[in-house]
Amino acid sequence: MSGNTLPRPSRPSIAPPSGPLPSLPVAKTRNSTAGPASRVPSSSFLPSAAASNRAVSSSPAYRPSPKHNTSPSVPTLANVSPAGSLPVGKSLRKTVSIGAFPQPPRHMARSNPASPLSTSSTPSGETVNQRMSSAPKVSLHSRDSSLKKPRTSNIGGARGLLPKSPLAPTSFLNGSVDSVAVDTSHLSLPSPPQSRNSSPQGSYATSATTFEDIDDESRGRSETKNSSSKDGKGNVIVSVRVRPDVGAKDSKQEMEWGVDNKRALVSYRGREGGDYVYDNVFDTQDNNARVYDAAAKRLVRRVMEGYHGTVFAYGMTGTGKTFSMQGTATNPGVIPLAITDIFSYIRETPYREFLLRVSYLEIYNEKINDLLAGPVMSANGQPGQQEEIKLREDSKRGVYATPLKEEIVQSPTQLLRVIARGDNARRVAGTQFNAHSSRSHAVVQIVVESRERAPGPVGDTNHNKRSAVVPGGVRVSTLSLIDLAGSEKAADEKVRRTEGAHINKSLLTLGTVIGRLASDKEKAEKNKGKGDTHLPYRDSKLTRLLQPALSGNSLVSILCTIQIGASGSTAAASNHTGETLNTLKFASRAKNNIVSHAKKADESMGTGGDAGSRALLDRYRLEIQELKKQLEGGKAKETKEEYGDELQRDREEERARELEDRQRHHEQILEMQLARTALKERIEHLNRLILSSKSLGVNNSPSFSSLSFHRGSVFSNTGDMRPSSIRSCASHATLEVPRTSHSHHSSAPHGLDGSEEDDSVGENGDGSASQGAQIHALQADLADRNRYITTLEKRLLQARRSSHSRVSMSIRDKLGSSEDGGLLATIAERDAEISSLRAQLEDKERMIAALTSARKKNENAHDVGSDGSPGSRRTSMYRRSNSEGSSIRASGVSLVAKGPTSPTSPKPFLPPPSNNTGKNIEEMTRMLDEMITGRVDRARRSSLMPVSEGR
Ligand SMILES: Nc1ncnc2c1ncn2[C@@H]1O[C@H](COP(=O)(O)OP(=O)(O)OP(=O)(O)O)[C@@H](O)[C@H]1O
Repeated sequence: MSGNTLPRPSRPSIAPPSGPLPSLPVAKTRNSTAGPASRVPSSSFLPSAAASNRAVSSSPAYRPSPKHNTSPSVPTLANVSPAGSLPVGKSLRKTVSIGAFPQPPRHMARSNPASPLSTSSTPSGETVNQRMSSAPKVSLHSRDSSLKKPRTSNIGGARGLLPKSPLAPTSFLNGSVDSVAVDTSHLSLPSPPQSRNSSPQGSYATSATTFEDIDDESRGRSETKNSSSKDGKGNVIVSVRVRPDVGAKDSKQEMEWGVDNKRALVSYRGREGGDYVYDNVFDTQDNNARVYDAAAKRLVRRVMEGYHGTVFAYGMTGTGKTFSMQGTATNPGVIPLAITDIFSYIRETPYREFLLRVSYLEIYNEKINDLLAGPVMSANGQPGQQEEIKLREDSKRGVYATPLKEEIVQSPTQLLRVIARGDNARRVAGTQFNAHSSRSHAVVQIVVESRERAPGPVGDTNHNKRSAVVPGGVRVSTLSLIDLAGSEKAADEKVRRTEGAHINKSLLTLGTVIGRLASDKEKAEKNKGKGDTHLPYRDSKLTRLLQPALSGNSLVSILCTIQIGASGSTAAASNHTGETLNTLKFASRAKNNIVSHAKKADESMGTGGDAGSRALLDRYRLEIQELKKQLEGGKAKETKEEYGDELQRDREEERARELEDRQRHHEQILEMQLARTALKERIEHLNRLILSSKSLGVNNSPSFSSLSFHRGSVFSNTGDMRPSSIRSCASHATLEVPRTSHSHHSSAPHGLDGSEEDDSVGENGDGSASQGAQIHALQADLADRNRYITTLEKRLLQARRSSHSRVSMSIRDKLGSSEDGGLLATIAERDAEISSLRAQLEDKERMIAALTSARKKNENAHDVGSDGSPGSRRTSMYRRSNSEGSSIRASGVSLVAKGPTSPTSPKPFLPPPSNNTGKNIEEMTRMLDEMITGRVDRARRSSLMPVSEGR
């Protein structure tokens, strides 16, 4: 079995012995197993987190009746919930809620409250002297038989157990100087006549020690030998507790011992005998509550007030160290009673706020283990190695272990549960002397942080205390509760021997350090200013950890446990006696040598002061302030952000609107482009139509048109007037047909002389028919173009309206109202143009009408002149035509006749040569075409203008 896998047998409930006690080794109900051992909480007062269920099932839960006043507010198994609810490894970052603390008895004074454990009762509810209930009957018998003094019992409680006599040793730490002494009995075993009052080494009697502010009266036993209270600085309590040993009642060894708890005296009448006086001596009938009240209660209170305090149990294996520190369900030990007291104190101190954190470590084989860290798993899921914990030292914290898990606790139950969890992890094994022996030194550290808060308004019970914290400093103090492993003789097993060697070595170092403290003091006196004398604190982890306490920074209470008498064999008896004497000597040295100058811890401000930066209350306060700032900042930011959001929303909406507008514009542009394309196509189509029309009779293309025109030119031969080209009705401009000079036909150089035209007309001999055809074609062309113009107008109007309505809407905001005027002006301009176009159209229609009537007249003249020369008819026609032409000109259309200038001359009567006529018509057509195209383009551009501007 390796040293690291010690068996941890279960530890069933240890009820106070009710029958004859067995001889040593005490038949503890704990089982020793070969595997890793753990203390089973069912036996301990401290409930195990992990095994609380087992505890409940294996032993009756401890449910104190209301009359059970030993520890009325101590949580029990019944009210300690399984630790499963507390996630391992997670610290609660909350301050202590005062309301959650157990209520102490009402009669307790705040400054020096009586212990809530001052009375005791059985679980059945009967209030009795707990000493009676826990002490073995045989002891009582022994006591009675030896002392023959009646025991006067103060049913009131443990305080009644304190001596009444002024000489009676009163624990000044308890402060119960007004205690009523009721029990004057003490165990006084006959001693040999030669026994001395002091040991050969001198007196081991200890003196009472005092805290700085303890009144003189409480230094009850300071008159005893080697009083260290003379210097007024001793803050060390040394107590000795005798474990009952039922099996040794009649042994010779027992007869050699005398235990006087009244005088706090242990006397030995054997070899090296003497009287050993301490601050407290607890006999076999004293229960844990009494031990706590006398040895630790006051210290715990002082810790709450700001002192550092250390309580440790020292003694041979199996003498009751764990029993005293942890206790049982029915007999809670120092640790649970201290926890109860801590929370009672907090509840009684409304003008301060507290924060508690707890750590739990063990020193096993000179290695420090964190008992709260839980099992460590390696990457492959196998149990891994805990990070090595080292001891460090700094000026503010002294010596401390790191990294060590600390848990913040808010209630006694929670604190007990944390400690129970640590207990389960502690190394325990069965030994020759103790079936459930602690194989390590266990250190519970409770760090108490406190800070003053402002008193609430008078009568205001609901005053919010949390908001009334005085901006003062935080005080940090530490309570260390240490259960040492017991010194022991060599064990049979190798592992036990190794453990024992480490245990003994560290205890030896402890003894050495304490032994040297006296000489250290003397040397220090002698060598003032010459530097410190060396103390071997570093020789063991235990002494290193205890260094602050041993060197005077802490209040100290040492509980030494002994067992007098031996169970059975003489060897065992002599062994026990030797060990017991060693323990007594250790206790005396500790009492004489340890000097405590413990002072109240300074209140730290922020990171300064005694507590330094480790004060969580400070850190939390700063954190709270920081969070509040952030909250307020967040609120302001939220407001800003809200405003910003609104702006952002507006901007986004605007952007969306713009995007929408753009899309709409884009659509409009597309529409317009489509419209344009459609218009272009239409124009092309119409142009094609026009070309087709030309080819049918207007143009003089060499093919059909020229032929037809030639045919048409026959009318010149018939003297018919040559019609001016009236091509296209889409022209907006004044139709002024320019005089064209023989552009197409070099074969017609005469221009207006019309010789060739005459020829051509003459050739065809069908000038009127040709003219009619031309006019007809022109009319058709004109009608076509009229339709086209109308369509264009409509389209343009439509496009302009839609463009105007859409674009003006979208760009109104952007361009401002001044643009409206521009648009309106543009629209008015377009309207004017359209009107002009209409007017021109009307002119053209009139021109066509004039041409038509001229043709008719011409035809009539031709008919009239059938008996005359056609030329005369032609002439008259021409003249009329000329006059018609004048009228047309007057009406705005400039039709310049290209015919003969002299009506008398035959030539003038001749119609213009057919070539010229075709040319003129063609030119006119082309001009009209150009004009129409130009107009259409202009109109189109102007209608599109606002869109492009809008873009
Ligand atoms: N005052 C006492 N009254 C009744 N029983 C006691 C008392 N002291 C010790 N015992 C019993 O003696 C046995 C040994 O006690 P305990 O385990 O506390 O010894 P220890 O000093 O812690 O030993 P170790 O150093 O080996 O751990 C336990 O069964 C315990 O219940």
